[in-house]
Amino acid sequence: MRNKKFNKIKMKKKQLEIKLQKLKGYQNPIPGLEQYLTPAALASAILNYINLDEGFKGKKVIDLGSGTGTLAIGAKLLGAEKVVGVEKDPDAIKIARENRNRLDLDIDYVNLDVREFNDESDLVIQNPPFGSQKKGNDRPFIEKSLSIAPIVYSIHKTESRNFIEKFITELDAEICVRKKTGFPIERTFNFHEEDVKKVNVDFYKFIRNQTKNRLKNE
Ligand SMILES: C[S@@+](CC[C@H](N)C(=O)[O-])C[C@H]1O[C@@H](n2cnc3c(N)ncnc32)[C@H](O)[C@@H]1O
Repeated sequence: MRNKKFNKIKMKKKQLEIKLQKLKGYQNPIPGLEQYLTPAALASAILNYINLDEGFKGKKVIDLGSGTGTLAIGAKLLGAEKVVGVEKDPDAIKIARENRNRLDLDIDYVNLDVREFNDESDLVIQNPPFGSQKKGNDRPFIEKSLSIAPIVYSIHKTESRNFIEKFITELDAEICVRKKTGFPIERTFNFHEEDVKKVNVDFYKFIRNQTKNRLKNE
């Protein structure tokens, strides 16, 4: 029985990965915005984790820094009720909308800096810039996500751990899940020296302290 359930989850994960793999990526990625795709296998693993954890069904989900749309599309395919992607680069927005239209999904992609976006949601999912090009590029994402949602799933470079721990405490939130994983970055920019470089990253679940206390008292 347990094996059957496990095989079903594995199959769903693989099917999602195949769909995400077919999406169109950046045409002219901008180094300053750290435009690299979340690889389909990793995106599918993360999205399936979230689906088994908080679940997407009936939720309003925001993808901050949605790029060409991968995480937002995955959330919608897994049953989120409303999905909004927020992205600063108009070219990436155009590709995300093409990807969405090809799959006939109802997702809003809005062309804004995350700092200017203010809609509340149930969940934020994000793969923000790691701050490799400009230190602190990930800060507005963390700040914004926790101001618009009680629960945030986010990916950050493992070497930023100290900063993340300190910053999350300052924002009156808590890290309730941290999983170390590898993030394969394909050669995207001319300063990349390898075809694929594996970067150590942490996948996090952040929760606002107010939310945690409310859940405790329920
Ligand atoms: C690492 S990529 C991730 C893209 C996509 N979410 C994915 O998982 O494939 C980060 C994205 O954030 C966008 N971005 C960077 N800074 C931003 C900002 N201040 N406001 C909105 N989008 C931003 C970049 O243009 C890029 O598309």
